[in-house]
Amino acid sequence: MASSEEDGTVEEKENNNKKRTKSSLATAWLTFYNIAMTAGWLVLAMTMMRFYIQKGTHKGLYRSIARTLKFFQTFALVEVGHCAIGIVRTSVIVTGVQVCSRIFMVWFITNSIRQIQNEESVILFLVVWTVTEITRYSYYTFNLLNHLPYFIKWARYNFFIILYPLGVIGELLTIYAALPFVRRSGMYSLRLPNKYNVSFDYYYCLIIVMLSYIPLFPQLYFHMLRQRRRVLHGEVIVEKDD
Ligand SMILES: CCCCCCCCCCCCC/C=C/C(=O)SCCNC(=O)CCNC(=O)[C@H](O)C(C)(C)COP(=O)(O)OP(=O)(O)OC[C@H]1O[C@@H](n2cnc3c(N)ncnc32)[C@H](O)[C@@H]1OP(=O)(O)O
Repeated sequence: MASSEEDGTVEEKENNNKKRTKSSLATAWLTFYNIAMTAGWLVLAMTMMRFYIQKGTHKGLYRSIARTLKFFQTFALVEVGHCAIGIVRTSVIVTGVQVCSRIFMVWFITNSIRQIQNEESVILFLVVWTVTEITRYSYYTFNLLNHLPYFIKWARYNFFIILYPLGVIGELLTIYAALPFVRRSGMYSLRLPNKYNVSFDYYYCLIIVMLSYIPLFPQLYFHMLRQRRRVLHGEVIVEKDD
């Protein structure tokens, strides 16, 4: 009896040690990740400002930041992994939709269609994303370091009220601007007859993507409003599991 109690205690201690190691490893990784992402988006902000001050136009701005943007936005895919392995308390689905829609915008729209890179709508979503990400990653960093200034917390859970809809407007206008080029070029499309006997029309795919904002965006927005009530007003919110 005594020995099994001792075994239990040893096992519990081992489990606690494992959890502590895992959580301090996770905290170290998240701190590194968030600092790197804050720095990346700060570099993007500074490059955009310098470009605009020097050239006095937004034309060519996308090309000047394309590489850095592609790198940091694509790297954000690891956030879906963070949720999946449970080191952050966030839904895989919510994070997945957010990250994938951004990657889609970067790689399959803006990067693929040169003719739309100078559209004002591209600058709109780039500026909105940049402000959002600098605020979001610095919030996570300071939070992990237990030194969170109130104005960063406030900014994280208030800026999105305006920035989220603005970002969506920028993205939708950009996809809309891309439609004629996609239709004319037939890019990423597969016409019949072909050896696989399948057809795919990227033009209609983009229309479906635009329509999918109607059910998906409100869910992301209301998720953030719930987070805001929880963090700023201390409300206890019961979220549904994935
Ligand atoms: C294949 C094609 C698909 C196309 C589909 C198209 C449809 C698209 C529809 C909608 C598209 C929207 C497009 C939007 C674009 C924009 O971004 S516009 C700019 C404005 N945007 C925003 O303000 C949104 C910002 N986005 C987010 O904040 C996230 O992506 C989120 C997933 C919505 C955030 O949710 P969540 O993580 O749940 O909120 P938090 O409160 O921040 O975090 C919860 C807890 O998790 C901890 N945490 C999360 N990440 C980290 C981290 N990296 N490091 C450390 N900790 C982290 C956080 O601290 C919280 O912890 P607790 O406080 O302990 O709970």
